[in-house]
Amino acid sequence: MGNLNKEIRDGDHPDITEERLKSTFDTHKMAAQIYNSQRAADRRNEITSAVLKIPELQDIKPLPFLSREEKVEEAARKIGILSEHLYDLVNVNDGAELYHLNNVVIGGEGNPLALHGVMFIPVLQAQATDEQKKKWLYRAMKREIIGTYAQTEMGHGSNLRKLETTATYDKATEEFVLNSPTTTSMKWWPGNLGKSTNYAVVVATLIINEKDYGPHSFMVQLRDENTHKPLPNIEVGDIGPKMAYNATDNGFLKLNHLRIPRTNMLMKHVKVEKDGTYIKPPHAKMSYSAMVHVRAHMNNTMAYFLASSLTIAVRYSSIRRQGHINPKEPEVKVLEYQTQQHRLFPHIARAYAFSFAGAETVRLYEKVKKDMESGETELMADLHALTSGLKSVVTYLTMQGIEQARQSCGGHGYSMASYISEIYGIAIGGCTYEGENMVMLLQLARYLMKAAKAVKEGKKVEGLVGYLSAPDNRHSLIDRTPEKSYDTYLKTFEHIARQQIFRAFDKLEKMLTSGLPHSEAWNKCSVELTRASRLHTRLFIAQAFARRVHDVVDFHIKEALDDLLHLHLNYELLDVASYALEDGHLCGEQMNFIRSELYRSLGKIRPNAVSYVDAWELSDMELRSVLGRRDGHVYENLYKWAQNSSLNRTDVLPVFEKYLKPLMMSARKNSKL
Ligand SMILES: CC/C=C\C/C=C\C/C=C\C/C=C\CCC(=O)SCCNC(=O)CCNC(=O)[C@H](O)C(C)(C)COP(=O)(O)OP(=O)(O)OC[C@H]1O[C@@H](n2cnc3c(N)ncnc32)[C@H](O)[C@@H]1OP(=O)(O)O
Ligand SMILES: Cc1cc2nc3c(=O)[nH]c(=O)nc-3n(C[C@H](O)[C@H](O)[C@H](O)COP(=O)(O)OP(=O)(O)OC[C@H]3O[C@@H](n4cnc5c(N)ncnc54)[C@H](O)[C@@H]3O)c2cc1C
Repeated sequence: MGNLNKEIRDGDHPDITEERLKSTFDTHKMAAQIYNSQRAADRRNEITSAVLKIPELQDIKPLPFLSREEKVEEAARKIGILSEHLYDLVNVNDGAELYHLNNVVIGGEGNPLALHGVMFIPVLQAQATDEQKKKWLYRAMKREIIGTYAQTEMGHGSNLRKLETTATYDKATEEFVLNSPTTTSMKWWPGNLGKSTNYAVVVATLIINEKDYGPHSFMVQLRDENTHKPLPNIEVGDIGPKMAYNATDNGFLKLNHLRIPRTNMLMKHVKVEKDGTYIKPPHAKMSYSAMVHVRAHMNNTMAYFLASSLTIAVRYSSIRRQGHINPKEPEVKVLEYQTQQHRLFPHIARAYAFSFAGAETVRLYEKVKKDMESGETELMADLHALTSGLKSVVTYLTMQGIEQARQSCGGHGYSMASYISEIYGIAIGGCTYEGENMVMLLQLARYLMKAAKAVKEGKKVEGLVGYLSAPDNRHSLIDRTPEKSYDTYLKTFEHIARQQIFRAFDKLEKMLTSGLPHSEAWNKCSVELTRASRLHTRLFIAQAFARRVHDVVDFHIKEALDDLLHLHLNYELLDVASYALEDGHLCGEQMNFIRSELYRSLGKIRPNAVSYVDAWELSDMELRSVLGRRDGHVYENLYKWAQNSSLNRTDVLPVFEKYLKPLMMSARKNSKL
């Protein structure tokens, strides 16, 4: 049967092997839960093993030692080699396999095809007519052309209806004239726009006969397909270095009265006829589909980033010994400290929770995508609400978790050798891209306020907001019933979300009744509204976690997930408990119970801590972290890693002769005077 933890190897650091031997569950079976099937988990490992056999796909040196230009070049080099091996390595129609291949070979800092796969192809799939697909999509899939999604401008990202780039229809020539009239109208941010792509789907405000029809999508060729030089009337370039994600050339684009054929507007759902007649889409927001696509997948990306940093931190905490719990005994692994466990374990639970919530979201997304093909749009609002809330909450909590992972590694966490700071920099971009978090929480709030209104009017609401119509207990039953089901916790989360939703609703109604215009009242209630959105979303995450645990059949996996869920529910509830204390739903005694359950949970998780992170099956190649090495041999490798520093190429740097020597000489001379 072998070891339950599949990462055990001879020669590993004994402290980490000791942890793995304690595992109560099979880590590869757990991987099947995380990646949604045993087959998917197997395929990840097969892909990793195959990649390890191709020497040209290995990093030329640790990425933190590369300059920005070298990072861009290295990612492009690997993309080139990957395309030779692609069909042998993965099923190219499987997004999860492609994503994994990218993470192993290239990592999270980006590559020339990042936006091509994440948005350019999806937008063509969803919004191009069959004829347009023949012209661009199939070429894009074969990588004959490389594209991006150019929507955000220097002056506007959140408020799409105020994009300044115009696409004015010229009936006489049957062309659109694309123009960036001001500096602020320049496209600014699109990934890979700077240097890599030769096509873009440009989102511009459609104008026909001087009437503004709002944002629409247009295919624009940016560069010559052979020379890669920008085409006439196009100015394009890189926007410069960012906090992280620097292998990607996020770019700017200025269009100077560029003419494109009428048929370059993506017209699957919406049309502009030759004579300028506008035919509206079945749903006004169908053109936002590429954004919804990314938002729907972001939970899993964030879960991955969070799990990566926790794998690093937990493994390191199992070999790092410092201080004593019992002064008579040797120094302990820092993982023994309750503070360290409290700092890390709840985030492990969140990574699992985000992955499970992510799987449910992707399922809904796939359904809505299929519906949209046939013009069916009923579930679009539900999906928009769900993805808006999740995108905001999950990215924010991921940011918190990664930072805790970094701090938990002490000084070495701050070194790029941990790689956590790079993961952090990449992940927090998610708080901003694909809809700034506050803006998206307010989108969900619109949906919640509609539901609250319906309930107040005596109507029954269902689905994601069904709990607003369900009976509520005045007092939480946590610690009040002999039965120890998670239902009592979930009901308490429901109560908290419901109370806050109605609190925000009542406040808004009061202001509206007092005569305040809707937009002003909305702004004055917006902090309360975002709170309602967060609580609703955190309820969904907890429910998704509980649903998954409920469905698991394998006894040991179920038990291990059950422990994580128990930790999650107690930790999350403590985090939002003030809402339930305010109206007496929870009392002080119950708070003590929840706290003691949390501490008990930490102890229960402790023996499996390394196995919970190992179950993500993140190879050394993809983690790129000295602290997170699978074998636990951190210290000797930290020293080796530092040898890569270009500052170590010579014992004496030229700056010594140039600046430091004169400085010291002059100081010595002065002290002799
Ligand atoms: C797959 C891999 C995943 C991750 C990859 C990992 C790493 C990637 C690294 C890099 C980044 C990758 C991608 C980033 C790319 C980008 O950032 S692209 C740019 C993204 N930009 C935005 O997200 C802009 C945010 N703004 C908006 O989306 C809109 O402006 C808005 C929704 C905030 C508002 O739109 P409006 O048209 O003004 O609408 P409104 O008046 O506010 O609302 C009117 C009604 O419409 C409903 N609605 C809005 N959007 C949708 C939608 N998508 N679907 C359904 N319904 C929608 C809204 O709810 C309103 O309904 P009411 O009933 O309340 O009236
Ligand atoms: C790494 C990265 C990659 C990106 N990739 C792409 C890409 O490929 N293609 C692309 O088109 N774009 C891309 N973007 C741009 C990104 O989508 C936008 O930056 C994002 O949507 C936020 O818009 P903004 O910059 O206009 O923020 P702003 O709206 O200016 O936000 C500034 C502040 O104003 C607040 N605010 C704004 N509006 C409201 C409101 N209505 N109510 C309350 N508060 C509000 C926000 O909450 C925030 O605090 C990328 C950005 C990043 C960081």
